[in-house]
Amino acid sequence: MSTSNQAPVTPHCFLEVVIDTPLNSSFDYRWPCQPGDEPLPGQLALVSFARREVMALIVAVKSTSDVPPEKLKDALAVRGELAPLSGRWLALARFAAEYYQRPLGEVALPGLPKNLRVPKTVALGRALKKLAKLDAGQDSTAVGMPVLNTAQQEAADAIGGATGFKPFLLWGVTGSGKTEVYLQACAQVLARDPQAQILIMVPEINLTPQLEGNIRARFPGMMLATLHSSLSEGERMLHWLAAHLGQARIVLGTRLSLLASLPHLQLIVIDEEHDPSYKQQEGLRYSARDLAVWRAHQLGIPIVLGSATPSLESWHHARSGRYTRLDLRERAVQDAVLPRVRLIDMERDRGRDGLTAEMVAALRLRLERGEQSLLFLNRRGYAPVISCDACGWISDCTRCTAFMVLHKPENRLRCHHCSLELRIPRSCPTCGNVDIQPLGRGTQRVEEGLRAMFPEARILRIDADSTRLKGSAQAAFDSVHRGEVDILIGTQMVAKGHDFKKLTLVGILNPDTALFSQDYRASERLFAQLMQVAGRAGRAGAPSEVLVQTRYVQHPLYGAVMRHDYERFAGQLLDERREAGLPPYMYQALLRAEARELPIAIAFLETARDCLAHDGILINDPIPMTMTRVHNMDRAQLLVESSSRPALQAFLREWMEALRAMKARVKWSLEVDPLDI
Ligand SMILES: Nc1ncnc2c1ncn2[C@@H]1O[C@H](COP(=O)(O)OP(=O)(O)OP(=O)(O)O)[C@@H](O)[C@H]1O
Ligand SMILES: [Zn+2]
Repeated sequence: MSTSNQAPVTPHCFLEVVIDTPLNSSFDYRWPCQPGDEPLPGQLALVSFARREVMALIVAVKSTSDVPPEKLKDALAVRGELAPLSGRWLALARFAAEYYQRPLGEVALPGLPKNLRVPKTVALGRALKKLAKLDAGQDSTAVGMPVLNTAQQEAADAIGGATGFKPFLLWGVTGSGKTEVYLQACAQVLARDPQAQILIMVPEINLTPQLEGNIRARFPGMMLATLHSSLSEGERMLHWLAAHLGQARIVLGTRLSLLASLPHLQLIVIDEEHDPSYKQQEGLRYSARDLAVWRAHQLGIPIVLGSATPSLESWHHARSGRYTRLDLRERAVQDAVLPRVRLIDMERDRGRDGLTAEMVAALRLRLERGEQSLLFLNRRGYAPVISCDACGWISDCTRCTAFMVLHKPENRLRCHHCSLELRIPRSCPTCGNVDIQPLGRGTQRVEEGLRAMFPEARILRIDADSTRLKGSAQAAFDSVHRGEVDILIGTQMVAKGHDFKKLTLVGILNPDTALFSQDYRASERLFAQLMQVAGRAGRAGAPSEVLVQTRYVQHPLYGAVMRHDYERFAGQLLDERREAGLPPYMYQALLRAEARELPIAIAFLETARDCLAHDGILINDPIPMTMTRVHNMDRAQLLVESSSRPALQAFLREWMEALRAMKARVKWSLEVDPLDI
């Protein structure tokens, strides 16, 4: 590190850097160095910015700068000990920034471990030392490669043998052994190239341990790095570096692993590719799946998107031939078949504590047989709302267009949107009536009913509330796998990906609300969710059953679930989308604005709507968001559409510049390819 800042006599170069700031530009700094000794693009530099020391990413090294010399500052340090991020990584970050209309610095820097972005180098030094000591090549033989069935083998060979950019859609029914296909394809790629790296993504952190175990057993001695949000900063640094240095051959992670630096990346696997969790819902609202496809294209490597219920986007690409479809139509375990799905008509059998007589009987049968049951209810808390019979008072959140949810263990009312917490009132706040009642039911209330009904059963609830503590979700899933649970009740956390071997009954409670949502994606999502949760039953071969409690037994969506008929249902949805001019036949972006008063947000959106000429782009009128008020802010949105992606992109670029220049008082943000409208 040099400290000279009387520049003229010392030789120097200019570093063009980006910083994690909303300012949409790069910044020049001077760096004293001998010719031939300049830093490289892709290296990190510590600079002073807005009177703070911040880490910056060097995007170019220049011999001149347009910035007047008196305004130029010296960079404070360059992280020379860290190999630069590759030009291809920079290009990926740049593409993401441009596509999602965000400054490059806001995309690239948060993609790096926090410990790399601090002024001190202690953590980096320690991690580098630790990795240098790790011996990458302890040779051992892989254990327990099961013999693949024909469909699995064909799929694994197609993926493992592919060269160049080749996107596959691995469409395999639940329990068809997609994991095994990934692993054996990986084995082929790793065996072929002693440097090859593979990125495997899962939608949820809870799915990493099971897969991690499988990978370690299959590839002993090979370094595996995991990247997800529950790693400590020290671990994250170590794992990130292992990938960056090429030591980790397999990187397993959630959506944030998309931006891992992988110099020898040869294959990308996206498991449960339909899952909405691949889309980040705040800040840079990117789709890790879509960016992964871009990354594979850029590198000229194969990518596998796997699912029993592919997203309509991917299904559309498979139908048009852009993606190669690989089908697994049968379950992998001998004699395992898809569960029988039956609807229970809630109009006839109202039930007690939210459970129909038929459901209770089915649970009792499983208990007697010593088999596991799973109850799925996508609503956490005890009751979604409490109300007063006498005057009609109801537990509204004072800050949001939402109800305060009753959480019984803590005796609290909680808003799931702004986190407001209140004690449960003893009597009605408006009329004083002491008889205020919970309305509807969440997982806690169902759990309570179950405990009363089956005092002898071992009952476990898994949802965001029961798994708040670090490691508790893992412990809960482990106990299910060990057979220590008779009845599992949970939200979407339990619905996906898990390979529960002893489960023979899945009960689905109250899925109807999603049937009538305004969101055109709701039926796609509900169908996938039901197929996925149904798919947890009967994976190890025992006959199994799925019971759906509904008031709409005639609804075609349930018919499709009963027939396990993804293909026809997806075809129908795609036809509807084409006719209605919706994605994937249309490209969309959503401009959101929030303000203390709704008219201010709407007025901003109206100005935005009218501020540019927009041939070939449809700009709709601003409307309040369905949940208008959150945390005392009113929110509105403006949908922009085009049948041409490039046209939409070109418009958005110009539009963002115009909007930034407006310096509006409202808080606004743009989402490209929005999932929730
Ligand atoms: N060739 C095989 N022979 C025997 N068992 C197999 C074979 N392949 C996979 N299995 C087993 O089948 C079960 C289901 O496999 P896996 O979990 O990979 O299914 P999946 O396709 O990922 O399902 P989902 O979409 O529901 O996640 C696992 O217990 C796995 O060990
Ligand atoms: Zn609230």
